[in-house]
Amino acid sequence: MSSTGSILVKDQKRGRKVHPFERSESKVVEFVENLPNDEDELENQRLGRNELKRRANELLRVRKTFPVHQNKEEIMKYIRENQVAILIGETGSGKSTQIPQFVLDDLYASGTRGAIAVTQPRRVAAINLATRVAQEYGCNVGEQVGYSVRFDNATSSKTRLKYLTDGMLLRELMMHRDLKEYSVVVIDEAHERTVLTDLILGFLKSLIDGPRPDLKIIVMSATLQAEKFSSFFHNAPILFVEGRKFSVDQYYLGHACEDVVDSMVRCCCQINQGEQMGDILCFLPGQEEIDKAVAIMNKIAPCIADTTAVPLMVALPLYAALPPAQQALVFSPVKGFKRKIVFSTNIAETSVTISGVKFVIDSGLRKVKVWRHQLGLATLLTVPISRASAMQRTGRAGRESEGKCFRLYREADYNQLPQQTEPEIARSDVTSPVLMLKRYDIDDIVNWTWFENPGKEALVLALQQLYELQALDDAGKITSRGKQMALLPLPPQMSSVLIHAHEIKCLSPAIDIVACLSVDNFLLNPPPELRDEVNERRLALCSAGKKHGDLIMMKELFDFASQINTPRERLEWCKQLCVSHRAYKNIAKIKQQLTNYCKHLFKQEQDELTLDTNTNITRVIKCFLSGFAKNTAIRMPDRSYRTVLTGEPISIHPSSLLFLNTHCPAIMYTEYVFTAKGYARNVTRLELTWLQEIAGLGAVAKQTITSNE
Ligand SMILES: Nc1ncnc2c1ncn2[C@@H]1O[C@H](COP(=O)(O)OP(=O)(O)OP(=O)(O)O)[C@@H](O)[C@H]1O
Repeated sequence: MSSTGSILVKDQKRGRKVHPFERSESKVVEFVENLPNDEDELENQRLGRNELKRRANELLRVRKTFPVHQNKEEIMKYIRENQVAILIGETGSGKSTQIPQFVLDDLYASGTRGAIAVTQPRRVAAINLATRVAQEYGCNVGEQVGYSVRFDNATSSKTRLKYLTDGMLLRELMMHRDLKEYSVVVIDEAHERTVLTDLILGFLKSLIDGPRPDLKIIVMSATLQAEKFSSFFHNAPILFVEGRKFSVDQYYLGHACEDVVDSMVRCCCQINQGEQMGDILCFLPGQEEIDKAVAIMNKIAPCIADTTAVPLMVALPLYAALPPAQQALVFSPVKGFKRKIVFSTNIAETSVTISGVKFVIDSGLRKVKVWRHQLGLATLLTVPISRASAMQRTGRAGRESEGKCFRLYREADYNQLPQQTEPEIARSDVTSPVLMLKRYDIDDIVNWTWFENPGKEALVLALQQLYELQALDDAGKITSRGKQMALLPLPPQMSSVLIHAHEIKCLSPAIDIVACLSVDNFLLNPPPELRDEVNERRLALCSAGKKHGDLIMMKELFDFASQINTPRERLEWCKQLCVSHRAYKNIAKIKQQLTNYCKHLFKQEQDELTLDTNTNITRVIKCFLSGFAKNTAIRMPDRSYRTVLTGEPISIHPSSLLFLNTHCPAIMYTEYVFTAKGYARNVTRLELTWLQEIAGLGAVAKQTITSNE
């Protein structure tokens, strides 16, 4: 083990340095022995409890060596003495796993009521951290330590330390506005500056300045924005925890990289043949590159492996659109003479520890969604990462031992990278955040306590969109419809679809389609040689989808899959149609959750409308049109499509069932992607008259529609 940099705790504001001190062994053991005593639980799970404790004691030996652990008393003194503490620590210092446990320990010791919320920007991190911390704490996930992410909740009445995505904390804020359940809120990875993290910061400030002067806030961040956080929270003190346990050597390319997937795979092979055992974590920009890399790796790995000298490489993908069960696979060790290669987007960049990873390969790229306010469309772009991101990625190696990071760019390129990633709010659609503020009865949106104001233009367009969705009234106040929208765990457009569906009694099929759209990969892209065959099979099966488009086809496929009795037959059926079986199961779960939300919201059982007549199908499509009126385009005499709002050219994406259909007078799409040109995805055929019925469309758009009739 080597130590890179001294382990010091420094109070920058007061210019004081505090040397670390050792914790005594007995105290540390006492901490674990001090588990809250729940008699019933102990009775029910006595054996399990012993095993949990044994494992926790084992992990304690490792934990004791983390920089933050060695400075526990000093850190806790800061936290006790200040209502808001800004904690800056290097990657791997133990912030995310240890500090919440220290605080929990403190709550028990002082008899303070209330729970601790620890927010994470991503669900993978929230689940991974809760699982690890539960092990360290000596309980099962969902007992004292749990997590809550969209569509998955592992908490109980016993839970006092809850890892949750920032989206979930915001939902809790919408329902229990003072966050009374919590006595401490920890904002982890605040430097990531997601829209939702920024929003939470704003809400927390208004809470401590208003109804919750007792609420404690800890802002944790890995990099340098300490001053900004501090000044936002009335010059809160900053605490620096320096030092990490293991060093990570960095290597650069001597030349610019031409094909990032190819270079990544080559680099994996070199490590596999030349370096000691240890898994590899590779950062690629997006799903497309990852799927490609996994496919190549699966082909070549068995050819390179040699039972005595070269381990077999086992490639695993990790990106947000994967179903949770498949994401979880990357955290399981591979057995035998094998090396795990995880190809990931930046979802593994912060907070996540993949046990066994010794090497990181970084493409230096990421995908970002850039929202074009005027068009109301998002464009997905591949851009270079920031230096802060590069450090985070590097930090994923060297968590359990020394590591190496191979950067697929030149050192000169690294020096050109921006210091920090720009805050997401500067380039995002803020419709959802504005709805939350309105739900919170905030009238003056522009002058709210924004951590970073998204700008007047973005705010006005969001207000306009909400008005068109009837979430706001003429005075800009939230309507009862808007309140319902804010309670559904969906973007406002999707919520609007479900509310409309409830009103015109076609909630059941609408929920199914919304659930299908909530997972990204229900329909897999067939390999080129099978594309025509698979498309024909899908068209033959989905007679309504053939006519009406992708949303209706998804519903048909989902229904077919649901009618198959045995999982084995269903799996085979999914293969034939290039449908993801895992996604299917995920959809079924989301459907159940949405059904429960709707039951609660509308206080009635749902209808069982089936899509067996054209009238019923039209009804469902019109529901979607109520949410996606802006995402429509009409066919021009030359058969191209132009968006109704701005007249921009747009094409039907080749993955759509309507790609070859030239008879659609108009289309609606739920997704827009821009590669060489603008593409509509998840496309539905519309009649022009349906567009004219929409109240929200402006006069210009209506004129365009009329002149095309
Ligand atoms: N799931 C896990 N499996 C194995 N070890 C883990 C796991 N989670 C955490 N650890 C260990 O705990 C250490 C500290 O992790 P923690 O997430 O608390 O660090 P951190 O300071 O928050 O770093 P970062 O900000 O980079 O996530 C890791 O370096 C690793 O040694």
